[in-house]
Amino acid sequence: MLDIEGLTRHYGTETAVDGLSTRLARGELTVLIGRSGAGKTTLLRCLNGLEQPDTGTINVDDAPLAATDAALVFQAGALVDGKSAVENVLDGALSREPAWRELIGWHSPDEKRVAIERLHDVGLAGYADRPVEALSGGQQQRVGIARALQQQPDVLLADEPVASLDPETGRSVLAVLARAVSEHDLFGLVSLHQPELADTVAGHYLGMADGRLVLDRPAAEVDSDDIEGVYANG
Ligand SMILES: Nc1ncnc2c1ncn2[C@@H]1O[C@H](COP(=O)(O)OP(=O)(O)OP(=O)(O)O)[C@@H](O)[C@H]1O
Repeated sequence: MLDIEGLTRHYGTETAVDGLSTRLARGELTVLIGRSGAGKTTLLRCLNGLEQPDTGTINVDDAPLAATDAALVFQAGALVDGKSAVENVLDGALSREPAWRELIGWHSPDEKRVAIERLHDVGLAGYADRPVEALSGGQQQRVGIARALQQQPDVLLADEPVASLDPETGRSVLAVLARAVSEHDLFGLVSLHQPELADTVAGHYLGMADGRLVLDRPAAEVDSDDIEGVYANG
């Protein structure tokens, strides 16, 4: 299990995350919802080490989570234009390769093979050499997921990854995320402003209001009133 215990993060007098405790299960996608400013992004950034919590612990199977074990998929892909899909995926391995290799654009054959596999995982087999700016928004998000998987994370995080996509494309990208979490047996946490797009792939829901958890339940036990209740809070 991934255990978050008493997590608190302040910004000046603002308490973005306020004593939050929960557990995530491996292999299932947890959907994080809440109004703007509820603290979702701060929680995700604490999980991948971009923010240090003021207090609290994050443990995987009783050992502290290392920042390098968590990979984040960003809202709008955050890909490097001018590079191909596979080159962007290979960027996910940078932390494991010497900097000189990136400088001269050399990657080990093993890393390349894995990168092609990751593109296959996200339904982009055959797109490896395509420049990312020539891909659709949904395809770019899939490359972002493949790049995160290339980091070989234990925790896959995504911060509003479908915010800029139409609903049908958004659903398909969330399905790719859920499948990756299940197939690689990862902890998966995705923040969303349109929770209905995840109703067929969510395993668990967390709802935040004013930095606190107001919903923490398996998806099978969550109905639309529960979801609306989260947005009524705060
Ligand atoms: N770098 C920062 N400096 C100061 N305050 C911040 C910073 N980041 C977040 N906050 C504040 O912390 C609170 C939680 O913000 P956060 O971005 O985590 O919310 P959110 O639920 O992700 O919102 P949204 O859905 O709009 O992305 C907000 O009140 C926000 O203004």
